[in-house]
Amino acid sequence: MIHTRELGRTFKTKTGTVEAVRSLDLDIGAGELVAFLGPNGAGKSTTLRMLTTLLLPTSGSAAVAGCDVVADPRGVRRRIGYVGQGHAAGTGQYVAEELISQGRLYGLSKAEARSRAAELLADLELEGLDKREAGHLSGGQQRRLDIAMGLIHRPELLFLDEPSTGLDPHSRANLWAHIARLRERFGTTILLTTHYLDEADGVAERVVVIDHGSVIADGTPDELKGKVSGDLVTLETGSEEDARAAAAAVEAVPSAHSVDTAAAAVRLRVDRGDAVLPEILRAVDARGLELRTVQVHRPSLDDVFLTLTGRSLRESAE
Ligand SMILES: Nc1ncnc2c1ncn2[C@@H]1O[C@H](COP(=O)(O)OP(=O)(O)OP(=O)(O)O)[C@@H](O)[C@H]1O
Repeated sequence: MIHTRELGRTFKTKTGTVEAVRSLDLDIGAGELVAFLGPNGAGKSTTLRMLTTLLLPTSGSAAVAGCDVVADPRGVRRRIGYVGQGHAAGTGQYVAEELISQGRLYGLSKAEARSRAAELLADLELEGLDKREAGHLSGGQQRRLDIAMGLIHRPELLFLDEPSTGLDPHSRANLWAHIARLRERFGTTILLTTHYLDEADGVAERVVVIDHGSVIADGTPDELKGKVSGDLVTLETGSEEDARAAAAAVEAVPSAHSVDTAAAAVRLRVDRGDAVLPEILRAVDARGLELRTVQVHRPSLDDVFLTLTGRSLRESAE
């Protein structure tokens, strides 16, 4: 659905040339839901703008929904939906009218636009609001209307740029539930950007991390987390002496590494905490030691970013 080869974009500025996107190779198949992550200035928006034909590449090539972005931008536009960071809707029209006009703009007949608008209003739980002015909706409702606008012409591929920014946690969760449901119903391929790592982790099957204009990691959230030096296991014993004895017992478990103690606790890393935990507990138990608590901390996507770049995505994001 998306294939880029050595895609690049430079900008000439007064102080020199900025390489916003460099040699980007990206392949996204039909039906995938991919989160595009990276700190400010990483090149996410520039990539999205090239893929949606809003900006011409300065090098390389990109095919989107089977059409070349340079040779056939109209073909690309007909097949994609794009929901940008600003509100697409809100020109003083009623919600339903706004959707119908958008459908007409994409060449749907009046009847088609009406029935598609009704379908989307129901899908996005906006049906009671069809006679409300689009500008008078709440932030979450407005965002759902933006998404409906992006889907009016049944695109095969939907681009969502920071869809949940500015929404409260409840509206964010609600929006993601809607996106997931739409995708299930229509099989739409979705490429989204977000600053919220926990959301990318929960929603996307695949995460592409970009930094300085290039892809630095690509995989399922679990695969990416597997690149970090493993899960952190913390065992709390009753005393410092017990902690030292437990640490000695744990050292003997082949897959445990980076074992150390802090007061009455033992900390260690293992590749798969859930799989190795029984063995660790047996080793401690064999020494007659009692544990008060056991915790397994799976690395977060932010730990992945920190490991890959030495910077926290969370810190550089806002
Ligand atoms: N029109 C432009 N002129 C000059 N430089 C630009 C222009 N657009 C983007 N850039 C630069 O290109 C780089 C990539 O910007 P881009 O907006 O793609 O990043 P981003 O990952 O989307 O960031 P954000 O998370 O802040 O939206 C940045 O260094 C930015 O300053």
